[in-house]
Amino acid sequence: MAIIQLPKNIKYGVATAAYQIEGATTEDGRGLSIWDTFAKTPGKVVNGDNGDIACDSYHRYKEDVQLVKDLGCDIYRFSVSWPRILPNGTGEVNQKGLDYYHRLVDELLAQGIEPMCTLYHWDLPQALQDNGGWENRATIDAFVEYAEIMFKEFEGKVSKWITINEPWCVSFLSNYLGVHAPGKQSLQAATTISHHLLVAHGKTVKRYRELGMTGEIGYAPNTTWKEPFSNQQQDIEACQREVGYLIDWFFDPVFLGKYPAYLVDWYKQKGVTLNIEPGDMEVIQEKIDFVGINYYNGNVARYKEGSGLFDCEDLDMGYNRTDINWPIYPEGFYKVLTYVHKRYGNTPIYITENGACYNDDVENNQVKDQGRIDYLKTHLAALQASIASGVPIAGYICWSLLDNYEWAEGYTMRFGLVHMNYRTLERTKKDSYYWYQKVIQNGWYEL
Ligand SMILES: CCOCCOc1ccc(-c2cn(C[C@@H]3NC[C@@H](O)[C@H]3O)nn2)cc1
Repeated sequence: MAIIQLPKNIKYGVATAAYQIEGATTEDGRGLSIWDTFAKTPGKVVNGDNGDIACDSYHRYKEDVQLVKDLGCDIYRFSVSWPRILPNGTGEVNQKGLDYYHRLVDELLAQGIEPMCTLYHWDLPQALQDNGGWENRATIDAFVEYAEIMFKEFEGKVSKWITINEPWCVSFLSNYLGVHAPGKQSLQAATTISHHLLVAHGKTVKRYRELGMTGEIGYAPNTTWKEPFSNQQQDIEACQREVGYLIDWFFDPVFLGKYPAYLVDWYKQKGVTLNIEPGDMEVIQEKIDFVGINYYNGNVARYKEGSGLFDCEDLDMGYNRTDINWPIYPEGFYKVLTYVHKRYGNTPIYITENGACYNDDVENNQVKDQGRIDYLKTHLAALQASIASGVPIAGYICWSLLDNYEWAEGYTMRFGLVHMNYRTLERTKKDSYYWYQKVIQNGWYEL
């Protein structure tokens, strides 16, 4: 049996997001978000589930912080609900919204846990969506206005900021594939939004520097890996397009100052125009202190004309799958991390999301989620291998602390280290919670 020894200096954490755990969607002045609207649109979310109650963490945050503390985490990654702070997206600030996040952050600090705050985790104020949302360049400055309020309010308390979580999900998953809010299906809209998100990210980083803030700031793209089925050039190029869809498109502008030409051309062939305004590419390239990487799955793939957006099809290699039917592919995690390191250099990397969906239930006050433990074992081993090959990993943050609202899957899909009984709101630590607790404590585990 192999022993996986992780470096003593990496930080460990767990992650959540506002709309997925808070509930209290109409409490203390919170405005509507696009997910409140999307969730209540028939047919968009499994069982018509919404975030009105979720895990009720708005009221139970102390209990949840205690769960983070008991795990032994260094970091707790959470997100702020923009419509709690600015119910109309801009303008008048909702003090009760700020007060909630002060209560949460103060509790974390009192427990010796470092807050990592995500400013945008998909809950755009509906008022901004009514004016075109991220398709409208005005939303860029609305985001910077919101971010500046948070920076000034929490300077000295929060020292790790993430501008935008998973810009691919916000742009392409939500506006081309239509799977997430607002559910548009336009490649032009999605590409325009992807650019506006990167400009918003860069302008926010620039503002953070101008304000003389003392912490660190980055963003958290989601990633995947497609391993070519053969050495044929068409398979290699098809897989590169799929990897570049999530990685190159969102990393090249930040780290290299330009979009990947092969994708610009590919989108142009699909009728897409990329409207870049003077100064956009310069501001996107504002230097960041760390990059967050979210990884869940990857696959082996090959060229197939007409298959998807990039003439590329996944192959069923017989890999085990989690309960959300995603293939378990830890090799892809290693490939992503070494690819990012080789292509973009030595910016410190936090794994800001990695985890697995297993829908095990409580039996005799225990949740036997061996599948999740096995997933974490193989992916932390891939992480350790990437560190051994020189990838600058600063921390590992597991998705998620709690079972929660898994977007279009509603409450049917569970990613938590802690089980949620959505009827009673009772939390139950799963076997994986105790396993991760020991890894954090010891720094090693048996594979
Ligand atoms: C019908 C076609 O479908 C194409 C792919 O459709 C999806 C759906 C969902 C995802 C997805 C979900 N997650 C987990 C979240 N990350 C952030 C945090 O909030 C977690 O809840 N990551 N990626 C990707 C792709």
